[in-house]
Amino acid sequence: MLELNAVTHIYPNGTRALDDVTLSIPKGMYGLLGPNGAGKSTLMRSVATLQTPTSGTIRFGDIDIIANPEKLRERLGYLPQDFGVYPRVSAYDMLDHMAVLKGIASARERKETVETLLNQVNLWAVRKKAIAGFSGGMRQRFGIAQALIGNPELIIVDEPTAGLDPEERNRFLNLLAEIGENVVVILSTHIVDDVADLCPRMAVLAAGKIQLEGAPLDLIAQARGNVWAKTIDRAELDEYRGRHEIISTRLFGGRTIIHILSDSDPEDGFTPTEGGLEDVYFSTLARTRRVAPSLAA
Ligand SMILES: Nc1ncnc2c1ncn2[C@@H]1O[C@H](COP(=O)(O)OP(=O)(O)OP(=O)(O)O)[C@@H](O)[C@H]1O
Repeated sequence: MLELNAVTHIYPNGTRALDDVTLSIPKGMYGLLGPNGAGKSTLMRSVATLQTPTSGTIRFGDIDIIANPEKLRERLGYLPQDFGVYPRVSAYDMLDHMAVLKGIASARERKETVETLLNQVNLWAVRKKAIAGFSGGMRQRFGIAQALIGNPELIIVDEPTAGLDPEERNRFLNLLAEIGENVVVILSTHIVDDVADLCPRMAVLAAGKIQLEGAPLDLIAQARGNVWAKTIDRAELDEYRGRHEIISTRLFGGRTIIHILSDSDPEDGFTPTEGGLEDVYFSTLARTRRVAPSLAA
């Protein structure tokens, strides 16, 4: 269990990127969903001990990770948002090198680790190729392989599917799903479907605060009865925006389907609809925007 208590982070320029974040994250896949600038990377870097929050505590099991960051690092696997360097060395050699850095001194043990991981992420066939020549999806799979070195108990992946084509995204999400239920995996993303497909629990972070927390299915059930849909022409969109708070728009067969949130029948030709996680997410953001218009873009 990872526990954050009243975590606040204020950057030197005064930006309050995290504002009193309290969260308990159990074993299994956990989705942290939020728009750009919400504070997700700040939260991920704080948990990964790359920066120290201005105030608050973070514990992983019995480790106080702010007091003892090195203890957490032994158990952590981290795939940052921008993995950065894509060297001209082969995937095999790079993984071997990273295994050395992670403290696997025995050559035999390293060989076994590297070979297992390259197979697991389906990069065995290209193990001798330079990472610099890999596609985006291959780089992300390499990123997961390096994060899994040393059997971490806490795995953080920050916006891993951004920029991947649908096939690569699928492959990557399947890989994450296989990692297991006995570790804590935090998936930070702005893509609702990533969370809907994978995570039994989730939180929405916006404007530095946790706006919503729970199981996606429960959150969807809570919105039931409040989501209304109507198919309109694109040209009518502005008119509808003036009358209703639209939480999502979707194109279907050249027309536009709009969803709005309302406790009772909005009486404008809308029909009740089964809301999805996207409706839950966008209505949460709409609420946040009303309170902090500049922050929840
Ligand atoms: N080093 C920094 N100095 C000042 N402000 C920062 C710094 N890093 C991030 N911020 C600001 O803190 C807020 C949260 O940023 P953060 O990168 O954590 O958000 P995010 O949810 O990960 O978004 P993105 O997906 O765009 O990275 C933003 O307003 C950002 O501009």
